[in-house]
This record gives sequence, structure tokens and C-alpha cells, in this order.
Amino acid sequence: MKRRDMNPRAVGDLRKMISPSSPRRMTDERAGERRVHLDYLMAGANIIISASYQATIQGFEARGFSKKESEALLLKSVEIACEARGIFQSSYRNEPYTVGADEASSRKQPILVAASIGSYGAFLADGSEYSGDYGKEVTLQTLKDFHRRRVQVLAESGADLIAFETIPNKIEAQAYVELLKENNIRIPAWFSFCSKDENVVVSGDSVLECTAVANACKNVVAIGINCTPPRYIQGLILSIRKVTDKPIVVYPNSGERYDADRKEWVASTSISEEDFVYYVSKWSEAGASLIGGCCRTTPKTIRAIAEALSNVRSAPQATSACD
Ligand code: MET
Ligand SMILES: [Zn+2]
Repeated sequence: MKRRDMNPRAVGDLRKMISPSSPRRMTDERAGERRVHLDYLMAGANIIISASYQATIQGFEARGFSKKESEALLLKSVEIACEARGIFQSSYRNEPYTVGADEASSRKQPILVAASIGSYGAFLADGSEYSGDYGKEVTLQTLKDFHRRRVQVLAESGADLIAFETIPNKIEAQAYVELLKENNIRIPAWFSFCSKDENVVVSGDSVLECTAVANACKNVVAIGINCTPPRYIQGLILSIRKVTDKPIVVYPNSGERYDADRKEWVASTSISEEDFVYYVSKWSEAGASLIGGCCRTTPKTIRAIAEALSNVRSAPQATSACD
């Protein structure tokens, strides 16, 4: 994981796959999801994230699936990402999708598939992954019980790592750490928090304390921030670096705000793609090794990030945080 490179986002989730489907429609949906992963690979991504962020066994069961079917759907999200990687490696790898002079060497890095695990708030789908406020009745034990089986299933899915994403508070990070340990999970993981400024995650818990929780876990190979406005990222990287020597992963959103009542993104605070990319060299200099885009970014963003990183790499004065 000691690399400075591009990190894609996964688009969509398995809700698309649980609508009443004919076999033909399921096939189309599978192909569609694979296509999205391929678009990110062709844009220069080195890591693709499975579309399992909001897919949970409890959610599938509520829609009438058996436990076994629900677990199979989780596995399928990773299978599709692996399929896309296979197709890319066998068919497209030498395509002229060049994103910069250094593209050839960046492509020598392996392509990784990360299995996404979203927070409890993502399952509630009430916007609480952006507040971190689950109420008093939700304890460490509640969170462990909620996440346990999905962690076990995705740990055995064939993914290269688990991406614990958009973690909104310290207690959920603690729950993941305990689950990884108690279940003797071997697969590496990254922990990525969601922040509301340069010092705290969205719940108000300190970024330093959240990082310390993640840092103490031996499975954790990278720690960082996702789905957070780009303007806070540089400060957050510097804070995280005070606590850990592990690689830092950042994949901000477009700067827009999610309105949980209207269930839509509010554009007023968004930044342009050029501005997003302007930040990339700053994040790299501040110490981020894995850089990508989260909600409301696109393969175009990833392509621009890849280009910006290849310029950072080839600039004589550039210092690499991780090379
Ligand atoms: N990987 C997830 C996705 O793109 C992250 C969502 S952050 C709310 O859906
Ligand atoms: Zn996001």
C-alpha cells in the first residue's frame, strides 16, 4: 500500500440489483455495474471499491431475501469488481488512455479491489452517516452486532482489502477494530472517516482520537478521510499524520452538501473539477499516498487526479511522502 496513486470511488449500490428482476435484467445490471468499474480503471484508477457500501444483510432481509441470498449478494458486489479488473487487465491495459508521462510506470502497480463497508448510518439511510448521531440506545455492542456478519462475509470475498468508509464517530471505529480482532480477520483494511472541519469527524469526535483508534489495529494499512469537502482535507492530513505513520488515504466529495430530508445533494457549496484537482498536489505534499474522489465525483475527476499526480511525480522538486 505504500504508493501514491489514484483511488476510485464505487458508484451506485446493490439496491439496483434487488428490484424485481428478470434473469435478463439481472444480467444487464451486472454488466452495467462492471462497466462503471471499468470506466474508473480506464480513467487511471488503481483501486476499485465494490458497490456494497449501503448493502447490508439486514437491509436485504427486510426486502425479503434469505440470509444466504443476502450474503451471496454481498459477495456478488466483489465478484463484479474482480470481473472488471480481469477484463481491464486482459483487454484494455495497453489502450491509449494515457493520463501522463508517468502512466506506464504507474500501471505497473497492481490493481486492487476493496470491499466497501458503510457505516450504520448508511444502512439507516437517514443522513446520520453525516452526523454520527445514532442516539443513546446505539452502543458499541449494537454496532458490533450490526456489522459482524458482513465483515466476516466480505473478509472471505476474495477482495484485497476492506474499505471501512465514511466512519462518522469514534465508537464505530472501535466496533470495527474489535470485530477484526475477535473474529481473527486477516484481510487488510483502511479506515476512512467523514469530517466536518479540519479537526473533528462529523459527530464532533476528535480526528486525532479517531486516528489513534484505527492506528492501534494491526489490520489497518491506511487511515484517512472520505466524503468530506476538499477544503478541509489538507488540514486533516496534517492532523492524521501527527498520530500515525501508516499511509494516508483521502477521497473527498465534490464539496456539495447532502440534504437528508430531501435525499439529494445541494450544489451551492460545490467546487469545480479544476479546483478539486488544484488541491491534489497539496494533499500529496501534506502526506497523502492514496487520492481519489467520493460522492459527486466522476471518472473525469479520477482522470484529472491521475494526471495531476503524474505531474507531481515527474516534477524535479517534488518530494514524495511514500516513495
Ligand atoms: N464508496 C461509497 C460510494 O461511492 C462511498 C459513499 S460515501 C457516502 O457509494
Ligand atoms: Zn461519498
